[in-house]
Amino acid sequence: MPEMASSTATEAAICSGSLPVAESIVPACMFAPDQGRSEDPSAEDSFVDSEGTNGESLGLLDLSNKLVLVSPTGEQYDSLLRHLRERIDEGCGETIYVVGMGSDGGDYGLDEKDMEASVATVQSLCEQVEADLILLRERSDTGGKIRDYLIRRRVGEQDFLEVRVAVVGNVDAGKSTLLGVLTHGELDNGRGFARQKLFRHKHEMESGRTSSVGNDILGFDQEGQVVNKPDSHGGGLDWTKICERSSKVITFIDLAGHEKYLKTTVFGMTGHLPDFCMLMVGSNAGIVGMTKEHLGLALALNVPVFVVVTKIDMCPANILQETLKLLQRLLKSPGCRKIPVLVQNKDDVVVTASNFSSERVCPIFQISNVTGENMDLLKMFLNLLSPRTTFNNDEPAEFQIDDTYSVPGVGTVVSGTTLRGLIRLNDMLLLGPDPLGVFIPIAVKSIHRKRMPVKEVHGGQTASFALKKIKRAAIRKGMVMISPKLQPQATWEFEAEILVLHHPTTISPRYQAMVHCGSIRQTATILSMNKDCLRTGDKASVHFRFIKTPEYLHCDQKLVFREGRTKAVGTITKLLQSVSTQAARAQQSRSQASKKTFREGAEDAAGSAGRPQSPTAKQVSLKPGSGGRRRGGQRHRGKSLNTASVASAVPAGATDTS
Ligand SMILES: Nc1nc2c(ncn2[C@@H]2O[C@H](COP(=O)(O)OP(=O)(O)OP(=O)(O)O)[C@@H](O)[C@H]2O)c(=O)[nH]1
Repeated sequence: MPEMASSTATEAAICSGSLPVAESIVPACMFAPDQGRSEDPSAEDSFVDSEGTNGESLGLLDLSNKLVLVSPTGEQYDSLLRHLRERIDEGCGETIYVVGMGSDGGDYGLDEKDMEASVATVQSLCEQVEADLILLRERSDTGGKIRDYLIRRRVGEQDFLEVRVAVVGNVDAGKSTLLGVLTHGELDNGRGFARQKLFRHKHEMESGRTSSVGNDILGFDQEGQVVNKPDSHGGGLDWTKICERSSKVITFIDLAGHEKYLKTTVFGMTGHLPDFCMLMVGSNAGIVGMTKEHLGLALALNVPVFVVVTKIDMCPANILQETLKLLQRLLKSPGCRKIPVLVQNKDDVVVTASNFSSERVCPIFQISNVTGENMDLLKMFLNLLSPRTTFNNDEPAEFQIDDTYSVPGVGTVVSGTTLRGLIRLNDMLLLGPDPLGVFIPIAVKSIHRKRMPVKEVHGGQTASFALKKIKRAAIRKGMVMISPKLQPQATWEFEAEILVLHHPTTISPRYQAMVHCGSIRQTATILSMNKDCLRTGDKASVHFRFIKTPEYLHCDQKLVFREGRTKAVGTITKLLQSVSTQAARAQQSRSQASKKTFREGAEDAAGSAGRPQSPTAKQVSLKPGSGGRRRGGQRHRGKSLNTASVASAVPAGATDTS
C-alpha cells in the first residue's frame, strides 16, 4: 500500500515514547515515514480501513502492497481514491503521498517500470480529485526508488490556501530582515537593507525596531515556486497579483521583539490565530532577552513552533554550535518537551514538514539573510505547511475583529479572522457586544481577502469587511460579527483554569491584569479562586470579571493573563453572568426613560430629541455590575471606567443602526 504522510502515525510513535531523545540534535531521518510506520500498528489504520465508510468490507482488497498502484483493480482504485480524498480533506486541501512503500512489511522501492505505472495511477487519482502532483524527493531503497509527492487540490483564481505564521524572537534576531528577504526576493546587506521595505511607522524606520503587528504575504504557485514580484519602482508588492497567482499564501504576522511591545506581541499570538510560530534566534546573540518568553507563549497557546537561527554568515563556528546546543537543551527541557530536529537538506524538509503538525517535532533551520544560505530549505518548508484546522461551511458564521479602519470613500472597515462558517456579500450579521452587551444587525457591504475583492470568505480565512451605517469609533478590537442563528450573549464574568507561568510574589483575589483572549484585550479582576493565593507554577480555577465592558467568549478558549512580568495562561471553563441582548436593550430603554424624566423641563426638549441614543456614562454605571467598580485597586488607573471615555466610546450612529 502506498504511504501517505500521516501525522497520526508519527504522533503515536512520539507519544508512545518510541523515539529516543538523544543528547545530540535528532537527525530528521528519525521521523522518516519508513522508520516509524512499520512498527506502528496505527499507521496502517490511516490507509487500510477494515471497513469502508459505506460499510463495505475492504478486508479482501489488498491495499498494503507497494505494487497496488501499478495496476489496481476497479475496487482497489475506488478505495485508493476515497482514501486520497479523505487525506486531502484532513490536510485542508493537500497531502504528502509516498510511492514505492508498502505497509505489508515487504522491501521498499520500485523498479523504473513499476514506478512509472504507479505514478500514472496517482496522476489519474489526482485528476479525479482535481489536484496537482508535485515531486518533492526521490530516494533509493533495496527494491528500487521511492518518491514523495505533494498532492495539492487546485483552486480557482480567487482562492488559495491560507497559512498564518507568527514571527517572534528577540530584538535584532533578524525577523523583519528575513521577511523582507522572503517577500521581496532580495538579500540583505547586514545593515538593515531588507527590513526597510517592511517598516510601517516612521519611528520604526528611524529606530529599526518593529512596534506594531505587521502582515506580509508570501505566495507559492502550484509548483511550489515563490510568486512575489516587487514592482520595479519602489519595490512595493501587489497583493492582488500575488493571490491570483498563488495556490498557497503564507501570511507572516511580524511581531515586535522588544519587551516594551510585549502587549502587541501577545495580541498578535492570541488575536491573529497563527497556525504556526517561527521563532527567530540570532546565532551570535543566542537565547537572549525575549526568546524564552516568546517560545513559552507559543507553547502555552499550543501553536507548533519551528526555529530559524539567523546570521550564520557572521557567526564563528564554535558560537553557532553553542547556540544550537543551548537551543536544543531548552527545547527538550520539561517545560517544552519538544524534539529538536536539525534541517540540513531537502529530505529533512519533507520529513519534518510531514510530521510537523504533531506539535512535538521542532525543526531548526540555520540561515543567512545576507548570503541566502539555506533559504531554499526554509522556502520549501513554508510551501509544505498546511493550515491546522479544517472548517465546515455549514456552521453559523463567526468573525473576530482585530482591527478597524476608516477608509475615505468606503467608510468603516473591520479586519479579522473568520472563525467558522461562510460569510457572503450583503449578509446580515450581528456586531457586538457594545458596552452594554448589545449586538446590532449589520450588513457586509464589501469583502476583501488580502486586499483582493471577493464575494465570500469562510472559516480560517482572514478578511476585511466594509460595513454600512456604523462609525469606526463604535467598533473595538475583540468584537465579533456573528450569525443571528447563534443568538450571541456578552459575558461579564467567567471561570478559567489557569497556570501561573511567572509572578514575582503572590496573586490573590482582587488582583487585576490584562486578559488576552482571541482578539479581546481587556483588564479583568480576579473575584475568587479555589486557592488562597497563587505563586509561579501554581494551577487554579479562577473567577474573573472584566472591568470595562462585557465580551463575547466561548468555553475552551485559550487566554493569556498578564501584567508587567506576571504571566498566566489558561482555558475558559465556564461563562457566568451573561447579558442577553434583549435584557441589555430593556436596560437601555429604561435608563433612557428615567433620564428623560429627570431632565424634563430642565433641558431643551428639541435638543435632546435629535440626539443619538447612545448610553451615557451614567447609564453604564447604573447597569448592575457594569464594571465601574474597581475591585483590585491596583494600577491600571487609566484603564478603569472613565465616564468620558465610555460616553465617547459609543458614538452617534452606533445605536441608530440597531
Ligand atoms: N550578517 C547578517 N546580518 C543580518 C542577518 N539578518 C539580519 N541581519 C541584520 O541584523 C539587524 C537586525 O535585523 P532586524 O531584522 O531588524 O531584527 P528584528 O528581529 O526584526 O528586530 P525587531 O524588529 O526590533 O524586533 C539588521 O541590521 C540586519 O541587517 C543575517 O543573516 N546576517
